[in-house]
Amino acid sequence: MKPDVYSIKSKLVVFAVISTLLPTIGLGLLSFKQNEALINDSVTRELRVLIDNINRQLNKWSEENMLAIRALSTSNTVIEGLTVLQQPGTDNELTDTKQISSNMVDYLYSVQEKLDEILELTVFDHAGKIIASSSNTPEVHKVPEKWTHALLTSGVIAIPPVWNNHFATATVSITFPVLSYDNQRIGAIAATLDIGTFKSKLMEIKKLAAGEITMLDHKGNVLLSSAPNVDHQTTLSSQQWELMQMDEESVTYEGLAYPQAIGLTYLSEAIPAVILVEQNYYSSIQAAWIKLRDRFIEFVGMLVVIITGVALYMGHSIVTPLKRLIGAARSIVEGNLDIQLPIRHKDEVGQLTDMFNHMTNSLRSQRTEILAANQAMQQQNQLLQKLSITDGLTGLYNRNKLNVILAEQLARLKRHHRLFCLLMIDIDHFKNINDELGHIVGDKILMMVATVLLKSIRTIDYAARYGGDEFMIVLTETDLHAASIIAERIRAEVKATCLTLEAHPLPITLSIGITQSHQTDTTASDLIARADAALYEAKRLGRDQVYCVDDAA
Ligand SMILES: Nc1nc2c(ncn2[C@@H]2O[C@H](COP(=O)(O)OP(=O)(O)OP(=O)(O)O)[C@@H](O)[C@H]2O)c(=O)[nH]1
Repeated sequence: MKPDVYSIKSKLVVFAVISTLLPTIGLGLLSFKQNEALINDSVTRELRVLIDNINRQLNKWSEENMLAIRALSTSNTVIEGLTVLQQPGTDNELTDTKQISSNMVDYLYSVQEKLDEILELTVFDHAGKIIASSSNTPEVHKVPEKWTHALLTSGVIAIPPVWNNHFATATVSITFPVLSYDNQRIGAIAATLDIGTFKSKLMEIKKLAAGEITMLDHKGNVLLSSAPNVDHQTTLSSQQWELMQMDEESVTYEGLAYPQAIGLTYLSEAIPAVILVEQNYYSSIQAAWIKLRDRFIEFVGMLVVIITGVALYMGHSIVTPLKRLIGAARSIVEGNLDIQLPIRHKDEVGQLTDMFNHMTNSLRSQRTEILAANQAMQQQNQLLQKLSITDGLTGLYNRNKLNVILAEQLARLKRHHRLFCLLMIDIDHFKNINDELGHIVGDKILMMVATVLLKSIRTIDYAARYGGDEFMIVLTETDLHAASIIAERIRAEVKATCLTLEAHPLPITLSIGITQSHQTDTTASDLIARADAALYEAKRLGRDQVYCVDDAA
């Protein structure tokens, strides 16, 4: 029974948990789907912030360098040197030419030393011929044939960003025209800039928003990167190269800096390079997912705890009264009907408890009736039993019982050799008493004799009415001598207790025959026959006397 009761509780808990978990998990999955887009958007926004920062810094870096070179292009040393060198006739004055070039080289050196970003400065004449350079092996720059007005002020990128093996860094070359004092183009000045100097800026920007920044040329060669594992020798896979073309749209792919990255590319306007920003997919997208998942698990866990608590409480409120009912039913099975259960709620269990109490009350009253009937029946049975072995008039044992007693005594005699004596007693001339004084007087005499008999024997002896005016006495463990003494005492007692009628005493005498049990006796009849014979002898010898059959030997 017990497990069944507990199973109500567990079934309730299982039902509550399932009915909570299923819709919650369904809704959770739906919200995960919606959050996926939100998380991607959030990462893309962070990447865009990075790009904005880079763009700003790169523009600044570019503008500062442009300004420095433009200032150089308007310096007196450069303008005057180029003007002098291009005047007719000066070609022949070799010493002066060399001196001017030497001065210009010195000037270029001094400027280059002041500016970290500048790796090389070269001055060209209007025909593109190198006049002076800070490098012994200057790069040859392609100067545009016709300078537009915009180029005159902003310069031109003569060599786009590339990895420069000579300087072992990424470089970009910018050329500015040199104008004479009367605004004639007399040459150009080219500066090779070290893009590597921008790395410190990249590292600063990287601190603002998590992610790695890589600058690439148009062929996908790495120029500069904030990532320690990415350098100019890093080559792009075809997939990475394809993704690089997707301007301003974030994609998840096998990254440069991370095994799995979410990245965004941007074509810089300051210098013609591709800026690639990446975030670690696992630490950005996946971390957000894990955070979301942990919150979801926390929420579901809390929900399950609350629901389980409520289900347990509900189960408890059902199971507790049921257990009380089961306990009460068990007590009834064990016979205890003094049970009254309290009705705490008016719900179904309360109704059941009320009916149970009614049922117990009904059983209790039925049991009381049954017990009373049973007791009455027992008394009747005892009475019947007594009647079945008792003589109705005298209250002594009847003939049937006498037979049983004799059979038992014979059995004892056989087993334990316990001798006993049987006395057969008859009232003398009882017929005459009946005839003369009536049966009522006769009955009184029978009762008086019975009283004397009962008084005269021990508790271990038996007195019975054999029939009519005949009585029998069984004296257990008694020999003939003792029996004859007892018989004599009885005879004398009865005679002394004679009835007195109308002041005339009525003498009552008894004749008593005695016999002792023999080892050879097998039935009560054997004994009775001998006692009867002894009684006959007492009668024959004149009545009012005791006669013993002494044939034991
Ligand atoms: N009042 C009364 N008489 C009974 C009862 N049972 C038997 N009797 C009478 O008892 C008498 C027995 O007489 P018997 O034993 O035959 O003869 P008796 O007169 O006693 O003569 P002896 O035995 O030879 O001395 C009969 O008259 C019966 O009717 C009884 O219950 N009440």
